[in-house]
Amino acid sequence: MHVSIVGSGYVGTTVAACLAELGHDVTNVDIDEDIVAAINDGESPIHEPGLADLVAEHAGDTLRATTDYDAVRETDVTFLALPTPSEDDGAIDLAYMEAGAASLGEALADKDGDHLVVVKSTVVPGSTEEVIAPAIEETSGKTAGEGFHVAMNPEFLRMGTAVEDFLDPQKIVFGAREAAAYDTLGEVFEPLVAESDAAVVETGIREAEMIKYANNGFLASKVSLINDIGNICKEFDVDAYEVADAIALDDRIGGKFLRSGLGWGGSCFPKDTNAIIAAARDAGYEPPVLEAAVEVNDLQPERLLSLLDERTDVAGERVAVLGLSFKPGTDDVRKTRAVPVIEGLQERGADVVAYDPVAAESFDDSYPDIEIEYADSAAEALEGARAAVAVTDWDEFAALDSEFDAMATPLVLDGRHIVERREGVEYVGLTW
Ligand SMILES: NC(=O)c1ccc[n+]([C@@H]2O[C@H](COP(=O)([O-])OP(=O)(O)OC[C@H]3O[C@@H](n4cnc5c(N)ncnc54)[C@H](O)[C@@H]3O)[C@@H](O)[C@H]2O)c1
Ligand SMILES: O=c1ccn([C@@H]2O[C@H](COP(=O)(O)OP(=O)(O)O[C@H]3O[C@H](CO)[C@@H](O)[C@H](O)[C@H]3O)[C@@H](O)[C@H]2O)c(=O)[nH]1
Repeated sequence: MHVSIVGSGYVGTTVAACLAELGHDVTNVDIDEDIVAAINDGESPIHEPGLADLVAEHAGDTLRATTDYDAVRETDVTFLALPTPSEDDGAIDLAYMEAGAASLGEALADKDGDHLVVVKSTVVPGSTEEVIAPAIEETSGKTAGEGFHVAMNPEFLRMGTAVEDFLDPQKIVFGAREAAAYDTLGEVFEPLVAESDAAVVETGIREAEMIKYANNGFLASKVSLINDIGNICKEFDVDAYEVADAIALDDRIGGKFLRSGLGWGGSCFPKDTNAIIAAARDAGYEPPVLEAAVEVNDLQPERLLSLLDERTDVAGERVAVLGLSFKPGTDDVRKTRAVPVIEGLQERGADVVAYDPVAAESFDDSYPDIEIEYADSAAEALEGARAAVAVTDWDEFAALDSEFDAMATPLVLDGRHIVERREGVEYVGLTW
């Protein structure tokens, strides 16, 4: 099939390269000329394991990119993979979706025959039919359900394992109104369904939109619940990880997403929980559990720092921060817990020196107002430090050993259950 994908960021590039791998002919449309040039040169504009190889293999053949929306006319189906950021109050900002939909509508005005527009971005219930479809109608002069059709297909891939997650999903959700839309989506994903154990869920458009928020809201709340329980554990000198291992044996609970600590960051959980809370509020319902999930998450960095306060005063002291990315395996620093931890340390007067295997540059670019020293290795960060705070669970922090000998005082505050305890080091876990 001929598929176009509007937006070529984390999701758009991954989906495009994977659909090309599955045998489709794919065109990426993005307003960023550098991204378009990179793809056409066979290079991935983002760092994701396995993605560079796929782009290199298919670019110039069944994968191409352009800034020209007219290219969508040559395709049967268009996925919208545009950003859906937050407004100041946490509500979803649909401006990118509306702009993309308007440009798409202009291009579709001159298309004969049917076209399916699939919303891939995470949008609150009602957005596809009440905001995006009307924006396409306005510039195309066509009517949704006649000149073009809309559908919703949420994406569940994780950063750092995006290609693997896309090519081996547990479920694929098709939200649509007409049989023809399910059929077209079925055709796009047919090679994937044939090769994987994925369940296909055929549902309505608003249900598909909500399934994405339910998925992320559930997972974020699961982490906040284990953090809440973990905070209680700490008060009673109980190891939350031993407790988690035991409750995980109940398959109604399951063992995943039970790692307590500094909580969740990244480009999705914070944005999506706040967006669905704001949408619910707007509709007249205050969701207490999701609100509490955010509240617990916001508390964790300060709880870690209060454990530090109980042991030492860091004013004027060098403190090592281990890890800057929001999770291991990525240089993404959006909503990373490193920010509140570093700000809290600086409020206490500490001189922060940070080390991350890959994210130092992106942290420095993303947070120009945060002035810290960057070290080239964990050993360099630890040298002469009064305390160390582990923020990201990078594997290499588990291997640290004699590096702690160079600290001024060997005190380690672990926010991720990653540093190994060793003799001679005072070790403090956040929930264990
Ligand atoms: N990143 C993830 O792990 C992930 C996973 C699942 C779902 N999502 C959702 O997918 C959506 C996209 O997220 P992302 O992380 O890929 O975003 P991103 O910021 O990485 O990429 C968005 C791309 O859209 C382009 N763009 C902006 N305006 C445009 C326009 N008018 N026309 C064409 N291109 C335009 C930008 O140049 C950029 O390349 C969001 O709704 C997000 O919540 C993200
Ligand atoms: O037991 C756990 C598991 C995760 N986290 C934290 O939770 C955050 C999110 O982790 P993860 O879900 O692995 O990363 P994302 O790439 O943000 O992926 C989430 O967000 C994406 C965008 O919506 C969805 O597509 C994915 O399904 C969903 O897992 C990170 O800060 C983790 O450190 C914990 O603290 N404890």
